[in-house]
Amino acid sequence: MSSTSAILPASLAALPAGHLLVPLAASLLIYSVYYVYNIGARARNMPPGPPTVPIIGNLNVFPKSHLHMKFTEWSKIYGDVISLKVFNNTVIVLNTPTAVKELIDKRSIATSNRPKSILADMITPHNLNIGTGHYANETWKVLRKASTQLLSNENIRSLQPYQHAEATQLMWDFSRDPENWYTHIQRFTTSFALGITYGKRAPRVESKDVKAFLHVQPQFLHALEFGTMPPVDLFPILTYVPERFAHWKRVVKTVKALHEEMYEDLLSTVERRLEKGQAANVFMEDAVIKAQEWGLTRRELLTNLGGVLLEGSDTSSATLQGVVLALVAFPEAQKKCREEIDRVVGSDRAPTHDDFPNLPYTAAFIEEVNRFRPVSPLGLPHEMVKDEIVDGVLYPKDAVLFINTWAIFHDERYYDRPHEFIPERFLKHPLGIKDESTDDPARRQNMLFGGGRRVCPGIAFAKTSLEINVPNFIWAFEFSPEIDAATGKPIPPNINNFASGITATPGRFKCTIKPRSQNHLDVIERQFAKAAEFLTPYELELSPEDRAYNAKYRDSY
Ligand code: HEM
Repeated sequence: MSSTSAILPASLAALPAGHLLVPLAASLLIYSVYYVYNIGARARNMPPGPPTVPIIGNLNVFPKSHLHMKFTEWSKIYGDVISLKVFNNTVIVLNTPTAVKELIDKRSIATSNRPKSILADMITPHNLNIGTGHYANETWKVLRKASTQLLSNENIRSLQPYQHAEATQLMWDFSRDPENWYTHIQRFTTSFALGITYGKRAPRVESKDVKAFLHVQPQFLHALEFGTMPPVDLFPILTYVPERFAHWKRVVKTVKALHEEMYEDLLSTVERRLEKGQAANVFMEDAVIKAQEWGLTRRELLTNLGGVLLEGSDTSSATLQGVVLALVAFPEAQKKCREEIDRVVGSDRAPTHDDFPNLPYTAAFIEEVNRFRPVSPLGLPHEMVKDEIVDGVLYPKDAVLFINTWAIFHDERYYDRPHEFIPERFLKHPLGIKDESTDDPARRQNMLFGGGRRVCPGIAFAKTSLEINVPNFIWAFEFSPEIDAATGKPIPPNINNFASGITATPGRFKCTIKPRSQNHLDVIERQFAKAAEFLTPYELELSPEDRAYNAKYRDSY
């Protein structure tokens, strides 16, 4: 007997072999066609979405940029939660607070992973980037715990004198060199993050570390942006293409090298400082000293811990750039903030963080900036680690989940004229929703910062930065559109010019930033001279150029 007939029933085994092959081949063919036909198909009990095409699913309609906008459009057609297929991969978009609560907050054990990203892993391997790292991985846990500690409310409160001092320099930078306002904001957020993390602040945009960060970070984000690189996660076979034929591999290699060099250099500075017994009492010094206790047993854990905190500060600068855009685009709102600030603060001193509770309109203005143009319109993607059924709907294992903050903040059902800039909505209701509406009961503060176990650890950092800087900006300066030299007319800024990608950064634009009076300027200069007291502890390793700059502009006052 042949080996095949040994495993077949006797009636079938009695047939000649050819008779068996025909039905077998036919079933195989039918199964293969069925299997291939079902690649890209949405299971019946999954959230609805645009119709799929066999094999490619929704790839033919998948947006190439500004994904949040297309997802929002689809949510109006298909419902609060939508799903998309790309081959056998599933993308699920959560477009309401209730959907976020059900999946991200309540089922956080199932939804706290990040999707695997081959490119991110090539740049920061071994789960060393907290933002892209896999959930419950030991490395991620160590990094998350350490960064949560640094960024705790208490810690950020204790760092406020330094944050104020950096914010004072930002006002001074605006007054001296208003054309480069966009870059001065980047200096501010990067310098503050460098200061608290490494004790290595940067007085100038040209300071080595700011320059290095502003060189590396955009390349890093660009490499991770959807559509800018070949889709290696969809087709991992692409990773086998030799480097000489794969330009993207060379780009990734360069970004990785720059990344490592920059963070290694920063860490070495801290180590040298400790060896010399010159501690500046900053976070990475603690991390080096307590490396064993904190579980930072490998050097690359220490290197990447600092990196993560710096990378987070990028969103803070995008938000402040968005504030300037809103001030220029909405002069009425600017005027109302100013009247309030002048009433509370007067003109003989600049606002402090203690004034903020007395500035409700300015607080509403900040809330509206965050609602109108959220800096992270899709947050960071989550990934399902197991199947979940919610109200009979399947959220399958391995599906990628997006929190569509843009859709949540522009939902006509809950917001009055959501596409208009109306800070007053936050005076009428703390969450800015319509008076008469029955709100989504799951709406909460801080929807902008994600949820579940991956919620942004930098909330206090980000909020304090806005609460200090926005009153400062408005107290000190008049923000207005650039004037067209030919017509003499103002050129309104484009309120839709935001980068597509993980962070919706406003594009650079020109505007006029004018100190309100000589009195305001004098206050800024005096305050900047006094700020030296809080800035110098973070200036142990300044370059000769940076020292000369401080001596000329700050310390000689
Ligand atoms: C306006 C400013 C900011 C916004 C809107 C923002 C928003 C977000 C969002 C939406 C996430 C993903 C949350 C999720 O997966 O559900 C996130 C993650 C993260 N943010 Fe922020 N963020 C801001 C500022 C900051 C700052 C200043 C830092 C640090 C200095 C920071 C550090 C991080 C880190 C480390 C993660 C990754 C957490 C993880 O995956 O476990 N963020 N942020």
